[in-house]
Amino acid sequence: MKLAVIGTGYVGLVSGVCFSDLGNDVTCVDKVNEKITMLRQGEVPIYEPGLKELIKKNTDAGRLQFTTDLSSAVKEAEIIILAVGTPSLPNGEANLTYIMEAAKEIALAVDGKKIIMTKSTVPVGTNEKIENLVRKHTAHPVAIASVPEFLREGSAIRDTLGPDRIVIGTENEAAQKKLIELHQPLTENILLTDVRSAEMIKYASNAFLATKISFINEIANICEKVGADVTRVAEGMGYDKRIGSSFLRAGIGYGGSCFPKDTQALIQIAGHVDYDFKLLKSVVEVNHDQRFNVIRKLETILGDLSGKTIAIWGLAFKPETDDVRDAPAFEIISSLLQRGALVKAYDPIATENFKKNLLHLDVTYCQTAEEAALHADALCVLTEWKEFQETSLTDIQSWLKTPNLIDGRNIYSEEQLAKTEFVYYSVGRPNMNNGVREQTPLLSF
Ligand SMILES: NC(=O)c1ccc[n+]([C@@H]2O[C@H](COP(=O)([O-])OP(=O)(O)OC[C@H]3O[C@@H](n4cnc5c(N)ncnc54)[C@H](O)[C@@H]3O)[C@@H](O)[C@H]2O)c1
Ligand SMILES: O=c1ccn([C@@H]2O[C@H](COP(=O)(O)OP(=O)(O)O[C@H]3O[C@H](CO)[C@@H](O)[C@H](O)[C@H]3O)[C@@H](O)[C@H]2O)c(=O)[nH]1
Repeated sequence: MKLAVIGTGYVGLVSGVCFSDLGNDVTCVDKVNEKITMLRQGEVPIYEPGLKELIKKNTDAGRLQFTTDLSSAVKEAEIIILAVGTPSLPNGEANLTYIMEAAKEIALAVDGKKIIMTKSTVPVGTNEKIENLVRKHTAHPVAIASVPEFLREGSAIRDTLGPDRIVIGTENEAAQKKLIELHQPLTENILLTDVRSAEMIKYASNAFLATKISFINEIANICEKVGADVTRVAEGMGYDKRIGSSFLRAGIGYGGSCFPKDTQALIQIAGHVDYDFKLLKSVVEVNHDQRFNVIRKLETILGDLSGKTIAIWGLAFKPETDDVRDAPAFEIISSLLQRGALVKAYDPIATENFKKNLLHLDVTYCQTAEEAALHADALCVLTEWKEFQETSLTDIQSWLKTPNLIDGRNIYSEEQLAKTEFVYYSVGRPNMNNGVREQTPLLSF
């Protein structure tokens, strides 16, 4: 099939490349010239394991092109995939400017029968708005479908080529048939539904996953007070098939380009129809507060943080990505600086992206993990990069001025700590001091 993909962010680029890998003829479009120039030269604007190689394979095979010329790409395609951004407005609502602009450009370019398949995450009712807008600008038969994307950054290719399910929301039977044909090589688990339900499935899925994370983070906070271990609690819960073991890793809260924005957007969607989504509001509040536990723990160990040197390992919102959108590291570092601490930070690949967003703040960015930790009063691990897990605790202890370690992602085990002198605070697990578990007093009730 001939496809045009509008937008070469994570979703557009990865879906375009994967669809071409399945034998389709794909043209990826972006309005940013530099991105297209990079892609044509074989460079990838995002860090995603395996993507560069897959782009090369498919461009070499002549199935994958990159252009800024939306009009020509649309004219040649049977299916147009809308994958532009839908960032948050200041009030939390999704900003639909890019979607609507792209839809209008597509409508002005169509010269025959087309399907517009929206992969961007859009509020319920948006695809109908897209349809109305398209109808205003063209008389050609254009079918609209909502086919939300569920890929995760860092494992985007695997998620796209082996999805748990594909959701196709359209009222147009011919378009439905064509989209089933397009997606069938990926999975047999294809849910056919109406447009509004498809749009809602995406928000409900992200909101539910965010809820699981905030839930386990609150359980972790209670575990710290009662002397239980949240990793064992999550393991015990996860064996129950009704609960499942995924998304029960306690930490410093979720970040990234999706959960923070989509939870806020769903609260707004509900608000527009006079529904107060109390549960999701609490999920967001719990998530925001969770990151500051790192500061509270540092203050418990060091007291006043003014003049103290704090090493930060990890700036990306999760490992295997250089994406720093809504990364908890921003607020943690800002808060440390406000308290007068000196911050030395290291991330294997996200430093440049982070710097661009925190230009005005006085952070020392380091080239290695060791350089960041050297002579610091404490080390905070904010992203669970493999590199950090593989660094010996003995080495870390020798680098630090004082062996204080806040593990925001629970990457070190009690066995590893047993042979060290760390004062070690993690999330929802007993503190360690000089290789020994700190005892929680008998509970009074
Ligand atoms: N990032 C993810 O992991 C992920 C996963 C699932 C769903 N989503 C959703 O998918 C959508 C895209 O997300 P993203 O992270 O890939 O976005 P992004 O903002 O990183 O990239 C969007 C791209 O679209 C381009 N663009 C905007 N308007 C255009 C136009 N008129 N013509 C051509 N190009 C245009 C921009 O230049 C940009 O390169 C969002 O709605 C997001 O919520 C994202
Ligand atoms: O048990 C867990 C799992 C995740 N996280 C955090 O949650 C955030 C999001 O992680 P993840 O879901 O792996 O990454 P994303 O790439 O943001 O993917 C989410 O957002 C995408 C955009 O909508 C969806 O397509 C995906 O299905 C959905 O998982 C990160 O900060 C993680 O550190 C936790 O704290 N604990």
